[in-house]
Amino acid sequence: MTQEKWGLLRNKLLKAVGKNNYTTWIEPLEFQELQDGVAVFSVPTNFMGNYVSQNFADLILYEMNTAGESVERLAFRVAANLPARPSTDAAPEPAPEQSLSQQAQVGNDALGSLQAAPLDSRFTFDSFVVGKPNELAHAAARRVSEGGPVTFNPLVLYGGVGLGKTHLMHAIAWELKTKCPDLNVLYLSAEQFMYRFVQALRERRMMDFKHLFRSVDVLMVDDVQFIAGKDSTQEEFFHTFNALVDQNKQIIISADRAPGEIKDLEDRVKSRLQCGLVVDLHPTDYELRLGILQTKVQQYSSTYPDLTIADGVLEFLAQRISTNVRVLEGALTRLFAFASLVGREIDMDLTQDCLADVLRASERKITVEEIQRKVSDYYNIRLSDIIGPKRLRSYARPRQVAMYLCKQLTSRSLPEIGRRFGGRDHTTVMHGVKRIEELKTTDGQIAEDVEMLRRSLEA
Ligand SMILES: Nc1ncnc2c1ncn2[C@@H]1O[C@H](COP(=O)(O)OP(=O)(O)OP(=O)(O)O)[C@@H](O)[C@H]1O
Repeated sequence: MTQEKWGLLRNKLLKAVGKNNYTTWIEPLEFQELQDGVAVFSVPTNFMGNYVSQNFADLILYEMNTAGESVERLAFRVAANLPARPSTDAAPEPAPEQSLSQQAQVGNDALGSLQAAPLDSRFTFDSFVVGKPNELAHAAARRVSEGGPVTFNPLVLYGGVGLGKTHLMHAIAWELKTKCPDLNVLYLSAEQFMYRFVQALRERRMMDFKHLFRSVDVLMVDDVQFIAGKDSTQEEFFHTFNALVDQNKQIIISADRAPGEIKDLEDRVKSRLQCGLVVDLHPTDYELRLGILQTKVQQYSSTYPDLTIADGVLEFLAQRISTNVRVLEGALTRLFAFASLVGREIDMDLTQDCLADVLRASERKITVEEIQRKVSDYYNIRLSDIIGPKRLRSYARPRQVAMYLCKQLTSRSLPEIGRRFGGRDHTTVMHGVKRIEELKTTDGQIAEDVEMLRRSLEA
């Protein structure tokens, strides 16, 4: 493929993804070569390569193949000399929304490289589908996005992979920008916080760094678990956090688990995070997944106006793909791209053909042995103690948790489960399952243990 052809394709991509996404994600890509079905691009950062790969790869592949190229996959190489942001002399102009990151560079020209991460224009409250599993997180995010007096500080959103934490954080930032354009909102990932801290140390510009982070009105740090175990970064984060809270500035944090559960996160950081409102995004249920699919289909209808989707397909996908929303979205994107390539309606046959690998992966069965192993690791006891005869409470409770999870997550009958727990009777299993069901409503720790284990088994 020639550079010229890539230039033409970029125009198509501009139409498909919109100006903001184009300027932020597509324009900085430099096409290098197409060899053996792999199209190679240079990107300024790994982050950008990963982002494009997760969010736009299907679309780029589709456009390339439609243009007559034979491309199976994309590869991204980091080129050190590329600008992290698109150059200004290439059309189109950055959309005004992108200036949110510039607002974050509060009066510190010398720290031009310390920008906020770009926000995804698709991640708004309008496009966020609310259901039982995420209604509390959504309500809290809405409240913070009103920009009124700070009522809970920090707001911590936590939950498993791909459940919408980043989406909600971006939505808050967009909303604040509209409602309170004078606020300095700084959104970045914990990884970026660390790199900026290291950069400031290296360049002996800690004062600049401190000034930058202490003069924002709203600090949003995504995936805070990343700084766990990184002592100096945690320390700086701790001081930044305190300085902002003292000034009554809003802090919003996301993490992949409850702050108390983040291994190697200092206790003082954990306790600061627990001071505000900590809300959980629960794994999606069928209704929420279906709602998300329906919303996405509506969004796609402008890009693919001629495509139709047969009855039952969305219900089938919502039923079958329960891992995370990112996988669900990816499946739908792929379906649309594929259907448009072959010019067919999206029906069950096409869905099964096109998504065979995703559907196979989602069929992964959780085994009794896997549960026993996870539970023994979690409670730090030996596998043989879970299965064996000892009746000590420190073994009996984890054993009951394991039995409960076997009942919930596998299709094994009670007698079968009993057999795999050292030949116990099915009534023992039934008692264990009932006991955990009761404790889940009265003992917060057990409820959390079960939830954590379930998540890690389903991940
Ligand atoms: N309730 C929802 N409504 C609409 N889209 C959603 C919802 N939840 C998640 N998504 C979509 O799923 C994708 C993954 O969401 P997001 O990146 O926010 O997940 P995350 O929780 O931050 O995951 P990670 O832990 O991997 O960072 C995004 O494209 C997001 O728009």
